[in-house]
Amino acid sequence: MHKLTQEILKQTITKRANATHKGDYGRILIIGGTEQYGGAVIMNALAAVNSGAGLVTVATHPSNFTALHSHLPEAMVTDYAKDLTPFITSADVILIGSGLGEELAILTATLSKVKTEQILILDGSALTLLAEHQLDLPNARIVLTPHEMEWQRLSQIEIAEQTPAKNLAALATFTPNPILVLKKFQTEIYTADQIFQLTIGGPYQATGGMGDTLAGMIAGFAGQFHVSLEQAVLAAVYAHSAIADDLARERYVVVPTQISAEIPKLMHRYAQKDETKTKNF
Ligand SMILES: NC(=O)C1=CN([C@@H]2O[C@H](COP(=O)(O)OP(=O)(O)OC[C@H]3O[C@@H](n4cnc5c(N)ncnc54)[C@H](OP(=O)(O)O)[C@@H]3O)[C@@H](O)[C@H]2O)[C@@H](O)CC1
Ligand SMILES: Nc1ncnc2c1ncn2[C@@H]1O[C@H](COP(=O)(O)OP(=O)(O)O)[C@@H](O)[C@H]1O
Ligand SMILES: [Mg+2]
Repeated sequence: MHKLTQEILKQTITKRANATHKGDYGRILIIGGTEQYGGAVIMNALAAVNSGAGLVTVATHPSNFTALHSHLPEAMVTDYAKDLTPFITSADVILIGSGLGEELAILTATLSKVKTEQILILDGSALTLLAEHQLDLPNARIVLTPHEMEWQRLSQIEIAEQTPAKNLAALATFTPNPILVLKKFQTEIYTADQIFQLTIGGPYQATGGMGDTLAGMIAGFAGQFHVSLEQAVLAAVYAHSAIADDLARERYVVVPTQISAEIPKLMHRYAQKDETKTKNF
């Protein structure tokens, strides 16, 4: 098991080239947020935009539009009950499931339209629906972000039995082979043949919306950095908890929206390393 260090941030977060525009930093489509769970997509979108995503569209229940826009006018919105084909077609990264509740038809319609080269992140209720209805994964570049109970539902491995060997074996039964982010204290990230472990982060992160924020960060990093999907995922997972640890030095709890507010500062710090190599400060 490889332990993640801040090296992953140094390798991944680079200074932006001047002659670039929003289209170069990822078109992200976020699908989720029932009337009850609108906060989940607001937190997805806050994290994606603050991670540097170029364009973010949120497909959600219309009752969430005003709240979303009051937090984040940068995001575009559409009704998730309408035909999402044009939005799906133009997205680089699709994040579906945070606060999606029981909206099975929206999930199956999305799964049927995703293309091979697209990145598909499945979170929250999408994972529970996948397990309940034994849905097949589409041919795409897939990231699964379950907490331990969501992984139990998907893998049928009881939480107490979720050992690295069993998790890897269960992951091998999925086609195409996804990246698994198994969220818990010391989150583990599984690729087809390697396991990475987060050794930072802590219980000050145990607040609803913390995973929704992570999913938005993964979307933002994956849509923007020209590195492997695996590297982008590892960097987002590390950055999420690095910010939490930093904030926790002065806080009992770290709430998800505070993490999003700090993402640009952390990324700035790591991007500066490129400058210091060439300048004599
Ligand atoms: N503001 C919003 O809109 C928010 C919306 N949200 C959205 O709500 C939807 C439902 O998601 P969910 O995670 O809340 O519920 P569910 O999938 O039933 O899992 C809970 C069950 O699993 C168990 N459990 C065991 N281990 C665990 C672990 N390590 N981490 C967590 N749970 C663990 C746990 O055990 P217990 O707490 O009973 O001990 C309980 O029995 C989903 O779409 C999500 O995106 C949330 O993001 C919150 C903010
Ligand atoms: N005790 C803990 N130590 C470290 N990280 C934690 C702890 N509790 C929760 N987290 C982190 O918080 C997030 C919780 O994800 P999730 O349960 O999906 O939240 P939500 O669905 O409410 O947004 C994960 O990234 C998890 O690793
Ligand atoms: Mg969650």
